[in-house]
Amino acid sequence: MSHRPIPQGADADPAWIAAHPQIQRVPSRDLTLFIRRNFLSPEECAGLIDRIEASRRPSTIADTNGDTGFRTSETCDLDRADPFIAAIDEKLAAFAGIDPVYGEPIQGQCYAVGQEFKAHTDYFEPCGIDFERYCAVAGNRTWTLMIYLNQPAAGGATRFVKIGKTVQPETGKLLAWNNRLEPGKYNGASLHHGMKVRSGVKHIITKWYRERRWA
Ligand SMILES: O=C(O)CCC(=O)C(=O)O
Ligand SMILES: [Fe+2]
Repeated sequence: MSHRPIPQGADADPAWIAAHPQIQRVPSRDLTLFIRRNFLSPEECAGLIDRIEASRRPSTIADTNGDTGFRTSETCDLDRADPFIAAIDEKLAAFAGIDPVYGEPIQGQCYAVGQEFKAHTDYFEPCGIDFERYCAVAGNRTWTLMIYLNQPAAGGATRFVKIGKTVQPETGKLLAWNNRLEPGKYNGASLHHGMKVRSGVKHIITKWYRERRWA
């Protein structure tokens, strides 16, 4: 990616990410959010879509609120034992400057027409009923990296509702944001909505890093 030595911390340094070529930082006082177009090639995106199609299942959410329409996409974990997946995982870790041991497995998601993921934060609510179950070992989520693998014919944007920013899906485009303000303090301004696909399908991958080692 560059000649700079890659940091291997538990937390990303926004200055490290900001220095990448072709990086855009969304102007906001409240959220650290970066966009990098063409982070993955169309071939890499196609390889990921094939693997997601091979193993997707209905998505689940933590702290279920009784709204069965809250997250209607389909999900799968992508296995690092697959060298193709391991290479993508290394590329994501190098971008973030985070040691891969802090990362959850890459998750693939697929949305059909009418499917969405309503406004939510990626960190787990420290007072939520599912906090212990999801965070006892590795701690909470720190950074989110998300990549659009294709561009649906209509819909499927990601709206950061608190900062008034909507990002349109584009093949290979990466989003990266910090879910925390500082250790132990989570940023409500990271609230985001994976909006309904209106035509076509939408494929993405998400990569979440944790406060402590994942495995
Ligand atoms: O599909 C999107 O645009 C957002 C996905 C998302 O927020 C998530 O998987 O946590
Ligand atoms: Fe999310």
